[in-house]
Amino acid sequence: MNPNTWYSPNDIQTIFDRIAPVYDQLNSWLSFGQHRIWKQMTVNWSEPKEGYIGLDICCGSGDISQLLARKVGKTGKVIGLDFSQELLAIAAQRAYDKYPTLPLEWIQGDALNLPFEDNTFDCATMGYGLRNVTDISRSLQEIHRVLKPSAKVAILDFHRPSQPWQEGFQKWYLDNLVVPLAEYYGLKDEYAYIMPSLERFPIGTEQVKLAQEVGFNSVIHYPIAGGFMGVLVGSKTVSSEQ
Ligand SMILES: C/C(=C\Cc1cc(O)c2ccccc2c1O)CCC[C@H](C)CCC[C@H](C)CCCC(C)C
Ligand SMILES: C[S@@+](CC[C@H](N)C(=O)[O-])C[C@H]1O[C@@H](n2cnc3c(N)ncnc32)[C@H](O)[C@@H]1O
Repeated sequence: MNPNTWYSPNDIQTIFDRIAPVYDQLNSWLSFGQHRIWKQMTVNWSEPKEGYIGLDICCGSGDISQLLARKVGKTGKVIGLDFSQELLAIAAQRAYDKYPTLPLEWIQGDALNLPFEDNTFDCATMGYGLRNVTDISRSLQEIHRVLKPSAKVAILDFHRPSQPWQEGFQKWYLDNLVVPLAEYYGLKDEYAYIMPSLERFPIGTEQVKLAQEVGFNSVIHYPIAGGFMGVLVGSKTVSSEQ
């Protein structure tokens, strides 16, 4: 797959609708179950508390939404938003089967045009979404807009490690394990999309700058999982600080 290929929002939506049936299984196998730990770390960095209203953007099959909902408890509420109808249906069914009483709501929508009023949420998360949106700054701007002042966002995604041997290993792993396994399920092109999307994705320091530009403060990018993944954390500025 050519790293210079431009993917339209429709292409991205089609990729995720197509991989929906195997998405959870492949993530568990390919990360040796580690993705659950990375997702829990992300939720913790968004600092959810009992009674909070949380938003999980690009929620996919809803792993992070579930973890967030367990933190805000029955007095709170979590909205999982995604544009893939297939993944949202899986998210709703999985959450109902495992935690039927969790305060979760599922909304089909666009991360670049969030269907919420300004200053609505007490915390927000996004897992493996920022690399997939077609306009990163716009997406960060939308998250900033819907958060209440001083609320936190935590954004998990792949990260390109700084050591050349690690970067080589990451590419090898994606090309030689991830793509061939996906090919077995008829999803070669969909998974081959990860590497070029990662090559285009801003590194940690660039992500920090983009978040600051849209108004976030106390912005930090934490490399995790040996630098193969990263979590971008920021707070919405209280208006007197601007
Ligand atoms: C949950 C994970 C990835 C989600 C994901 C994100 C995308 O943007 C996709 C795009 C297209 C198809 C699928 C996805 C997608 O599944 C992360 C875990 C799965 C990874 C494939 C595993 C990658 C492992 C690391 C490169 C190296 C291993 C580190 C070690 C396990 C500590
Ligand atoms: C790799 S999945 C991540 C799912 C989930 N957060 C997780 O960590 O497993 C990326 C998700 O982003 C969604 N997505 C990508 N661009 C989007 C957009 N502009 N608006 C809404 N959802 C989007 C896809 O449909 C997909 O479910």
